[in-house]
Amino acid sequence: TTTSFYEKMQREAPPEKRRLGEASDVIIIPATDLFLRCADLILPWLNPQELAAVSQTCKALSLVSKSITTHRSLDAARSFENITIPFRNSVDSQRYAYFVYTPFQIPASSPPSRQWWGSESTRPSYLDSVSERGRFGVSLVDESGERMCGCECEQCEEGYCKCLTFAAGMEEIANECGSGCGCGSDCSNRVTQKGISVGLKVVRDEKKGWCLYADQLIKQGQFICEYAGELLTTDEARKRQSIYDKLRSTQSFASALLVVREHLPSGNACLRINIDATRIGNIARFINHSCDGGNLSTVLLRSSGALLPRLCFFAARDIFAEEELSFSYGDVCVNGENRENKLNCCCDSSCCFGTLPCENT
Ligand SMILES: C[S@@+](CC[C@H](N)C(=O)[O-])C[C@H]1O[C@@H](n2cnc3c(N)ncnc32)[C@H](O)[C@@H]1O
Repeated sequence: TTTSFYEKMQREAPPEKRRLGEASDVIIIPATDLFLRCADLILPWLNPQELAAVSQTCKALSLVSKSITTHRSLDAARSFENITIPFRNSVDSQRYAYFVYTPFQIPASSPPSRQWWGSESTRPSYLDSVSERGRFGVSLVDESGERMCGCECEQCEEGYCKCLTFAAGMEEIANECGSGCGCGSDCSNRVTQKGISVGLKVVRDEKKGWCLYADQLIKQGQFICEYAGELLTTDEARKRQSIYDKLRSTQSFASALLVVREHLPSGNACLRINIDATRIGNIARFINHSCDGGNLSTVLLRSSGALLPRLCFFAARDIFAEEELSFSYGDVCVNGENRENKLNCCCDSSCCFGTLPCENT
C-alpha cells in the first residue's frame, strides 16, 4: 500500500533536513532518489510491453529536458527583455543559473514562485503582457490611473526634455518622467524605461562565478540596465543576509543583495533601500565588483509617480565587446571584528583590496 511504501522509505532513508529560516523547515528528498526507489518497486511487476513504454517515455522526457536546458542557456532574460542574453560556460558543466526573472523592482514575496522557462514556441500567451506600470515599482498613481504627482510636460523637443534634472552637482541622482507625468512613453526623458537595448552575455569564471559581459561596443553614457529584485525591509535584508552567509559557508553560493544608501539633502538622514536579486532579479544580478570602480556608473533615478528610486547602470566609458561589466560594491575596511565573514575579491584590478565589500566591511 502507499502507506507502507512511504513508511518503508522513511525508515530506510531519513530525509535530509535543511533549515532555511526560523519559521520553516523544509524536507528535501532528492527527486532522482525518490524516482529510482519507486521504479524499483513498480517496474518488476510490468509486462514487457509496459516496460518498453516506460523506457520510451523516459527517453522522450530526457530529450525534452535536454532541449529545455539548451533553450535556457540561450536566454538568461527569458524573453522578458527586448534582446536575448545567452549564458557562456567553458569552465564547468553548469549551463545556466536558475532564478526567477523580474525586469522591475517588486515588493518582497515569499516563497518565490515558480516561473515558466521554456522555448518561445511553447510559451503560454498569458505570459506576454508584462505590466508597464511595474517599471515604476511602488507607485504613486492610484488604481484609476489618476496622477498624484508628476510634471506637466506633454511633448518634449527632439532628443531633449526640460524635465531631465540632476540633483544639484550630483550626476548620480537624477529624475525621469514617469507614470505621474503628462507625456507618453516616447518622451526622451524615459531612457531607462524602454528595457535593455545593448548586447550582453553571461560568462562563467572559475573564481567569480557568473559575470556579465558586453557583447558589442557600448558607448559612454549608454543605459545598460537597472538593478531589479525584491525590495526588502532592513530587518528582512539582515535576516536573509545571515542565511546567505551560512549557505555560502557550506556550499558554493552567490548572493545578490544590494544595499543602497541615499543621503538626503538635509545631511541628517539617509534613505536605505535593500534590493535582493538573489532569488528574484534581472540580468544585473550577474554584475561583479571591481575595486577600481569598474566601467559602470550607477545612477539613482526617480520617476515621478514612483515612491522609491531605481538603481540604474550606465557605461562610464566606451566599453568594448568581450569586456566584463563591473562596478564598485562599496568601500572596504577590514579590522579584527569583521575579519570572519569576509569574501576574497578576485577583480584583478591593480588596486584590488583582496576583500569584497559587504555590510560589515
Ligand atoms: C551580484 S552577485 C554577482 C554574480 C555572481 N558572480 C554569480 O555567480 O551569480 C555577487 C556575488 O558574486 C561574487 N563576486 C562578485 N564580485 C566578485 C569579485 N570581484 N571577486 C570574487 N567574487 C565576486 C560574490 O560571490 C558575490 O557575493
